[in-house]
Amino acid sequence: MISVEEHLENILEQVHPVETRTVPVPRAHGLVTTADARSQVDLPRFDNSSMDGYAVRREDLRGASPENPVLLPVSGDVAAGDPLPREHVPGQAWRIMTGAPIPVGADAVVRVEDTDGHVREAQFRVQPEEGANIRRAGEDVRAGEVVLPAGTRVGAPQLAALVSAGVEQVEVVGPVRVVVLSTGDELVPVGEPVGPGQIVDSNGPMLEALVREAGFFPVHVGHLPDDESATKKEIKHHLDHADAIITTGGVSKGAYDIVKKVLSGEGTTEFVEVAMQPGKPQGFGVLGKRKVPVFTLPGNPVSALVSFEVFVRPALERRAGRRVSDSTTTGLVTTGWRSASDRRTYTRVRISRDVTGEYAVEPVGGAGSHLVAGLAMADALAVSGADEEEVTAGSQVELVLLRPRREIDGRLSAEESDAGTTGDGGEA
Ligand SMILES: Nc1nc2c(c(=O)[nH]1)N[C@H]1C(S)=C(S)[C@@H](COP(=O)(O)OP(=O)(O)OC[C@H]3O[C@@H](n4cnc5c(N)ncnc54)[C@H](O)[C@@H]3O)O[C@H]1N2
Ligand code: MOO
Repeated sequence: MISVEEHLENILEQVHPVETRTVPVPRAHGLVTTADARSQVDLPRFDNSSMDGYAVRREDLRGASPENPVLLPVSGDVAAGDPLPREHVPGQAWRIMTGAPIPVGADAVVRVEDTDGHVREAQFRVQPEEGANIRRAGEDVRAGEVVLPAGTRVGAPQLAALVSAGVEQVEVVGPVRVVVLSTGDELVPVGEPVGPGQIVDSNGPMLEALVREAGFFPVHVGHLPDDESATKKEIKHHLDHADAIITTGGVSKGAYDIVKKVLSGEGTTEFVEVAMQPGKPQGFGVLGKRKVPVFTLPGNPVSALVSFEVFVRPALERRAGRRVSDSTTTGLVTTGWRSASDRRTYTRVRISRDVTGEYAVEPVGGAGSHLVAGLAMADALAVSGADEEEVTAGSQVELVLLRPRREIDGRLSAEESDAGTTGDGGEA
């Protein structure tokens, strides 16, 4: 058996980012840039007002105060979107809206709250500072400056910055297109009748969801019978277009473990036993001209999920040009469990809060790697070392979260407030 680290290292050494391409900015969402993007314009594009009010010349309002307001005639209105800047007339004011261009010659904006708000002649109760309530052209970014450095993953704020800066196309690491193939004669696709001895293919939809949630692109989710030539043909076909292939099933010691048979000796493929529970039988290699990473995961649903988290997710992150993160969190064990000696164990746990507000965990859903219904109860996988035979109550464990933290925290807060309500009313 090899360690989890050895297998992961072997995978990551062979996985490289997919080719770069230039795409229209909206299509870059979720992808990592490979070149600095420079602003095409000054941002803001022109001096404009940050408040609804009046554009004035500061010196025209010398001495203005609530006790001694100054009256100025209003030249007219300037709205956001007005194409041409107006000319400021000395001794007058323009009524101006947020985002509207500052009239040439005006040097401050007085908020409408500091005036009587009239449209022909307005009373001003303050003398503004020079430049008050004016957003200056280029104060955000100047034309030609880098608005987004190479190596940034494009999320919602970055999209807003790029489109505002007049950037139309960006160079990115391409989308990572993933093919998911379930194998096994016993499997029936979702929605079809399930005969005797058959089961529904749950790994397909599960892995498709994992791939999508992680920001990669499932391009084909299919099923293969236990047939050598069909399996060979299908994998060969996907090597032409996929950026990664994930198979499940057919990799242990069974007489019909076809994946192992078909891929042994292909590319760099190796089948190994990894010192982990679940997920012991693993295969990986890069295949074909395009050196496509192929992950052959064990078929048991929990084994497939754990294998995705431990090996596939970091490899796909590298493929997408992202930094590989091993960010985990910890929890306090409230109910202990036995763990596999000699193998790193990933135990499904449910999270609650201990009195200090930290995460507290207890095992949930059973330990067998076939327990797919119980898997749905788990918030996280608790990781215990190969040298630990028992995880004791009161100890801290490392957690791999299976749901976004906000979702877990939201549930915990709701449970706490429900408990509070029940507690108050309970004895009444
Ligand atoms: N003699 C041995 N037998 C087994 C060993 C071993 O070391 N010696 N290892 C066991 C372990 S651990 C695992 S994990 C499994 C892995 O087996 P395979 O990857 O070959 O997977 P299959 O045999 O095809 O399936 C295992 C199990 O999972 C169910 N399955 C498969 N695919 C799906 C799917 N897409 N959706 C839902 N369920 C699926 C399948 O019906 C089997 O019950 O091998 C052990 N055996
Ligand atoms: O190692 Mo297997 O993946 O336990 O069920």
